[in-house]
Amino acid sequence: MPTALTLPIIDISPFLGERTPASLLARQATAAQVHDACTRYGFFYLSGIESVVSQEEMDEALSVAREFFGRPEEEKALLRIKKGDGARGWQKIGENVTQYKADWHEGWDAYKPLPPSEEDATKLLHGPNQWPTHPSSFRPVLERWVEKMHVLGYALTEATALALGIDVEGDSDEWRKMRAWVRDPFWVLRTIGYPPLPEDAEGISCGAHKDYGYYTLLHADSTLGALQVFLRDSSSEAGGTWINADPVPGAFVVNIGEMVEVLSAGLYKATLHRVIHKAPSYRVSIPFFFEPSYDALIEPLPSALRLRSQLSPSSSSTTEAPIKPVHYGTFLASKVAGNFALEAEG
Ligand SMILES: O=C(O)CCC(=O)C(=O)O
Ligand SMILES: [Fe+2]
Repeated sequence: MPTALTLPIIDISPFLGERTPASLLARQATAAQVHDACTRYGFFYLSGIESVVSQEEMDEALSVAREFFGRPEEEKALLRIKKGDGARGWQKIGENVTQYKADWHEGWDAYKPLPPSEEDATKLLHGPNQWPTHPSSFRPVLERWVEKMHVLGYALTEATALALGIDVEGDSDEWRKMRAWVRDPFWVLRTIGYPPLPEDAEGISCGAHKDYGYYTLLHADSTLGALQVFLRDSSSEAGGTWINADPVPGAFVVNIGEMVEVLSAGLYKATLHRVIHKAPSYRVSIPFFFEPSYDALIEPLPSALRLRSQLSPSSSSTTEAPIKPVHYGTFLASKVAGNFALEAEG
């Protein structure tokens, strides 16, 4: 089947409402779409979310983030990540790096609180978040956002299980295992501010990368032509092509991270994406990363291995290296450690 040049839109509402026999059919239909989108693109638009997050709340989240980025540099600098655990807080333009090149954006990041480390007070990812006090609504609005994104994260976890053919209605071992992996889900909330990319910038607005965990739920302003997704196509010389993932009103852009790739035995692909924002506006986006529990040991699920061998018998041949279990927290810390260049002045 030819691959379309826009991402599919998937209505998640059957996983958010009442459980009836009719809604089971609807959930199965949604799960089939999730399977298709994750196999082909690793990306889709998530619609049917208005029972969880209203348009007003979406606007408000972008507006507090935009207001924060408009605050004086000295004020934002009080929250710099090097004053904390090296990851939580504000990063000025150029402090985020992707493949050794500075990204042209500023950001403010929060992570699920982890207890401070007893051996190392500055241990990466351990310690408190550095919340801005201006605007005063920043913290309550985004804390509420974090709660709401969890509801969608759990719904996506169930949809993924069903997509893999796992029995989520009964009490199957695999569904129990998947639930255990998100018993205490880790999360990352980013707010990102993108000024227009200068012609002579060395890097781009956000360099090409894959996300690390389960699902990224991206809410961005209405800027067009900024976020791009790499569509794999083995018949093309470049291995694929970049397409725009422009915002769709009332929907999020969702992509899967590397832990879903692992649990799905590589059937579902974490996909490269990047941001090139050249328009004259100041773009704001809020990606929320719904992740497995910090200590989860993620491994390919038997249903996924079975499905993979049914779909492409050659990939289960003995020549392909098996996917090893991954300790999510260790994997995350190694990735985050390479994300920042803190030598920058200021
Ligand atoms: O700002 C965006 O549209 C995407 C940002 C992103 O990919 C990320 O923070 O991982
Ligand atoms: Fe990303």
